[in-house]
Amino acid sequence: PIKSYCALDGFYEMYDTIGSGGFAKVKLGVHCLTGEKVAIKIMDKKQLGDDLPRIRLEIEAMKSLSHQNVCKLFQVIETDAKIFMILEYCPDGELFDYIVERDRLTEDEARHFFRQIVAAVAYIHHKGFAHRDLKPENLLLDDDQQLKLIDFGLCAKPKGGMNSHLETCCGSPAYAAPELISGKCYLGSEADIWSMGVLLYALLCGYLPFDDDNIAILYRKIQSGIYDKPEWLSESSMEMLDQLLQVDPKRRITVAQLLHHPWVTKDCNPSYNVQWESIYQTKELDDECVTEMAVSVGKSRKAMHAILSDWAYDYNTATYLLLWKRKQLSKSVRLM
Ligand SMILES: CN(C)C[C@H]1CC[C@H](N2C(=O)N(C)Cc3cnc4ccc(-c5cc(Cl)c(O)c(Cl)c5)nc4c32)CC1
Repeated sequence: PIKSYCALDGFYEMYDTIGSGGFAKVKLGVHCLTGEKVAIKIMDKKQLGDDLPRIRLEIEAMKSLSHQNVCKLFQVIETDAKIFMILEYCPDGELFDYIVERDRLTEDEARHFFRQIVAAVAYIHHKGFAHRDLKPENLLLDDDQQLKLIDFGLCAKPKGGMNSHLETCCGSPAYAAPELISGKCYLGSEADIWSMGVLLYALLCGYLPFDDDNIAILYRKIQSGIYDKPEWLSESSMEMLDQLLQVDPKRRITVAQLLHHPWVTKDCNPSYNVQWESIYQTKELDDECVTEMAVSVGKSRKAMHAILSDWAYDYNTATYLLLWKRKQLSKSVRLM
């Protein structure tokens, strides 16, 4: 391990940088008590400047999100100069690179990933958040082809709920919905659905449906809603894309309809509903994990249960969540 920051000493071992995004550096880390790998997002408060509120927003959003297709936040450490976010490690990197390496995916493989994207988006919408920056760079792969949605720095939790309008034009232009780039008020949920259409097109084709170096021409192409349909697309794929890439947001398919859309649920047993429900019942704590932690620090189970019920996103929260993750993977629920 390299010399880590004193704020992490004894809690995490720090290894090399695995990526950087804008004003953040992401390093590989190991949680000492469980030996589990984590991703440590490191930000310098001075460098953040007026982006600091965006990070606060990302942290608060991620604290309330626990889903198998959303990157899990385990702990937040703040010093005078730095903010550290301890995050779920995704060894196989960005979906973007996965597509580039293969040129494009088969319909079945695209469906395998798209199903998980629908699950993640349905879940965050259910929790009252719109992501507003859905793209392959913000979908990471863990070691068994499970997608994890990241980067909630642009997400919005509209005051009046998911049916109230947003104004700010944000996200990546090529994935932006027509109503968003024409400066109208828009619904975050509807804009996310459009971005999912652009994402699905990228999975199936390996390039973008609307693209141009000149931003004004790009916007005109998006607002026209006309895109190329290469010959390898099946009828059902083209129909799915058309329902997602509807210029009129009121005619666009909703996430609720997506959950049981035949293209999405193809080859699944009839009872299959896209698993948008979270497998994390973060309400009741897992007894075995609580006990293991209590024993390791010589506290009573009751005392440890009370501590963990605060969800302080401190080292205890991280240890519990990582133990629980090990248990899900039927690995030993033991601390170092
Ligand atoms: C281009 N982006 C805007 C940033 C890029 C930073 C590195 C990251 N990464 C990589 O690039 N690997 C190659 C490995 C890797 C492994 N696990 C990760 C786990 C979490 C995250 C992560 C990063 C950021 Cl900036 C977040 O806000 C959140 Cl919520 C999560 N990044 C990871 C990550 C991928 C994204």
